[in-house]
Amino acid sequence: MFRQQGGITLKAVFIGAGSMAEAIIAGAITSGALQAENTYVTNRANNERLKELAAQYGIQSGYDMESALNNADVIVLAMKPKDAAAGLEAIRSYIHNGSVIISLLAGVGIDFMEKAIGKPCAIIRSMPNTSAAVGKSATAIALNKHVTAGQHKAAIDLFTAIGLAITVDESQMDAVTAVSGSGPAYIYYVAEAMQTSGEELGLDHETAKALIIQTLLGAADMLSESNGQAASLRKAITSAGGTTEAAIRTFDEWHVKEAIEAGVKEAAAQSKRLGLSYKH
Ligand SMILES: NC(=O)C1=CN([C@@H]2O[C@H](COP(=O)(O)OP(=O)(O)OC[C@H]3O[C@@H](n4cnc5c(N)ncnc54)[C@H](OP(=O)(O)O)[C@@H]3O)[C@@H](O)[C@H]2O)C=CC1
Ligand SMILES: O=C(O)[C@@H]1CCC=N1
Repeated sequence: MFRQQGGITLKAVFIGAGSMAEAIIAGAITSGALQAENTYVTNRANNERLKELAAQYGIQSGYDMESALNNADVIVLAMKPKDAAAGLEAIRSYIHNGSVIISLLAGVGIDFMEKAIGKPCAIIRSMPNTSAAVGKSATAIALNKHVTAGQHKAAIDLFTAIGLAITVDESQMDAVTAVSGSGPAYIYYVAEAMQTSGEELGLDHETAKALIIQTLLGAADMLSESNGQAASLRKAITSAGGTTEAAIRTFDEWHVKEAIEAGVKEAAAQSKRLGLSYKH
């Protein structure tokens, strides 16, 4: 029986103790989505890392899979996709009627996981991003048909603890991976180019960096407050005959917008190709 929140505690086990697992553990313990005494973490061999997480968050850690996984409500797969088969094999005998697997594995389809478990089982596939480390992930989740309303809510609570959580159909996961999974890297790419040009124009490194960080933060807040009106926000900065117009005209001459659109679509195509390697 799946134990709901509201005074009753979920037992959650993280299989994998890397940066993504830590971001979710940190957010979920702080928000109360998970309780430290009922949260377990394990990994393949790095016991020092487990001790570090146990000390930092007050959670349970170790290699006794029996006591960790027995009666677990939520099992989070947080290893790299190449280790998916080993991770699924390690948990399969502990899956019971009330448990839900929440996978963070990029590109690993629900179908692959269902076949590896080999019996009806609730599975939620997610795509968070690295901004989870600062509580600002944009996460999409997709559910299989066995996920109950309570398990769906528990997953939304878990991912809301590290940012925004949206439910999509699994067929949209390649698009999500291309837009928000890889998305932070696109913004860093723009930041790198602004940093280089700022320095070439004579700003010192620290001054350029501080101005760029604040510019990105401010633009993100403006976008959020205007409900995503990027085009009109841009128009409001672009005076006729002014500096922004000169920059945008140059970007257009270099087909920057088309290049970004092509890059995002290629990321989705690569996500699809990678997913094919996780077919049974
Ligand atoms: N980084 C990103 O932008 C995003 C990442 N993700 C996904 O998040 C997942 C985790 O990524 P990340 O935190 O960066 O990974 P890390 O490489 O930092 O951590 C992987 C962890 O998995 C453990 N592990 C490997 N195999 C097993 C196993 N068979 N049983 C138990 N534990 C195992 C490793 O243990 P040990 O150290 O002992 O080997 C390690 O603790 C990945 O699947 C990735 O696709 C999703 C969205 C975005
Ligand atoms: O680059 C990648 O393949 C992964 C998926 C999303 C972010 N990083």
